[in-house]
Amino acid sequence: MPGGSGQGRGSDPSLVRLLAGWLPRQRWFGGKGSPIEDLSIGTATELRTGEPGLHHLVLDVRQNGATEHYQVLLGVRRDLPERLRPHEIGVLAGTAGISGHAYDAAHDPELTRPLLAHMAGESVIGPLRFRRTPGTGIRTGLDGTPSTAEQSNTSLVFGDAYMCKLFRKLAPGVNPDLEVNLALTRAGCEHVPAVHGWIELAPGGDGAGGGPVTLALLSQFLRSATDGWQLALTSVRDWFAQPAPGGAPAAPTPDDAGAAGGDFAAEAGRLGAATAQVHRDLARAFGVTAVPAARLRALAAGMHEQLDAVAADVPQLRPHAGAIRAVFDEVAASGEGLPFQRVHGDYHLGQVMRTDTGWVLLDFEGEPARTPAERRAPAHPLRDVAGMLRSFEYAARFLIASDVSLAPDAADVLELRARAWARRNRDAFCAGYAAAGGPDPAAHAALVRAFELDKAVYEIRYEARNRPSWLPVPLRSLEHLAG
Ligand SMILES: Nc1ncnc2c1ncn2[C@@H]1O[C@H](COP(=O)(O)OP(=O)(O)O)[C@@H](O)[C@H]1O
Ligand SMILES: O=P(O)(O)O[C@H]1O[C@H](CO)[C@@H](O[C@H]2O[C@H](CO)[C@@H](O)[C@H](O)[C@H]2O)[C@H](O)[C@H]1O
Repeated sequence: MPGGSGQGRGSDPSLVRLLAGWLPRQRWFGGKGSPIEDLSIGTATELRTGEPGLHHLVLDVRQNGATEHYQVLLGVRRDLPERLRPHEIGVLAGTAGISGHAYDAAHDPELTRPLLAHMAGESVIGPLRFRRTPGTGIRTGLDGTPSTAEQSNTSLVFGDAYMCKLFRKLAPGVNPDLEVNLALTRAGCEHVPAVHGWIELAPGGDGAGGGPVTLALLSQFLRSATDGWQLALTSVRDWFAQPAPGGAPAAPTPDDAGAAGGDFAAEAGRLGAATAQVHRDLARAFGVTAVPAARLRALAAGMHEQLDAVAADVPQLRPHAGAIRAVFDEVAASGEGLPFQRVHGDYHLGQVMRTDTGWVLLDFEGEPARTPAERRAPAHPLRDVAGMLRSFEYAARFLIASDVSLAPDAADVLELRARAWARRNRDAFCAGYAAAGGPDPAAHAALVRAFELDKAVYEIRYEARNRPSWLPVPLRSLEHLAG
């Protein structure tokens, strides 16, 4: 994506230096753990002159010999109000025409408002194209404020109408989140938020040929919805707070977990059904291919490769590596022609929201650490099922792992409760999925287990790099998953 359509900021060494210091501290920066070898400004587009000024930047960041691209909205003000101080990048002395306090403009409603107006008016500014979904209107004049949700990008909430996701790490071509959401919106799928518009970098504007690069996605804001992670945690809290049933055996059963007030199983079943319906619509929109045995061997080889890499970095994974490898080998040997199709790719409870009418699936971008080709590649739909099963395991154990004051024997008692909760909700999800026409997870147990372990390995690296205090969550569940 490098090259410059920019307007003269690319050579500003002080801006580059400030950005190189600021970038690694951002939650959404994907290259944590490796030093930045080089940073330059690929494109710079002035979106607003005057006070405050707004510049759209695409940064070319080289790490480990490879270049990645990140999007930054750069605000510039002579005086920085207190509320914007936490988002300051640094002070510029005007070497390339910018002087004042530079900051992350995603946090400044005065500078996010124009984005909506540009999409409504389908503006073209330098290499930036603002697009509106044909046949839809966009309300303007709303301020965008960053969502507080835990996420890999930055989403701006405009009133109670829209959510605009600014993709931080950019990949060539159309972003899968836009591609899939548009296809599902057009197919009339009721389990995704409607797409209202998007922003893209024109082909050639990035000097790299190919199609336009998606920069942002504007969707319907699900205002009364709650995300699946919060709902599941509420249920786990409720179950953990129940006194042990009189004369209960040491290990509570999934039915005991169901008797607690906040049982989640009915919702888990509905979520399974919604997942199967989305898989059906994805298959219709993008097609299905029966993959040859060689593709399964390649799949297993990829799982081994990730395991090797993560075990090298995280020693706590190593004792489980042998058992995990045996499960991956089973997949490699299974040799049948399985139907592969477009899937979600990074499916978990934080990617689904319960509205008043049902479950909605979000974020079809795939796993942030995968290459664009991997994210788009057809996969078996049970990979998503396994992702959600992992998420039930996460929700079940999150409270235990996050309570540092918990005595080890109390943690062991809660671990038994966590298992019962996870089992109950896993079963309900799988039953809902199969009843709605998805491939029955019980009939593909080895494949589901391999996908789950592969996801757990991915999570161990993800947590080690991004949220080290969460690392015990996937490690703890691995202890019984790896067997
Ligand atoms: N259309 C929407 N309406 C309301 N909340 C949303 C919407 N899309 C996403 N969210 C919230 O934002 C969170 C992060 O969104 P997501 O698309 O997963 O971002 P990222 O890819 O950056 O992680 C979700 O978990 C959800 O809580
Ligand atoms: O939602 P993202 O696309 O940013 O996905 C990444 O971050 C997720 C965490 O925010 C991470 O999910 C892991 O933690 C969840 C709880 O926060 C849990 O429900 C998931 O099961 C677990 O994988 C996801 O793996 C990562 O790609």
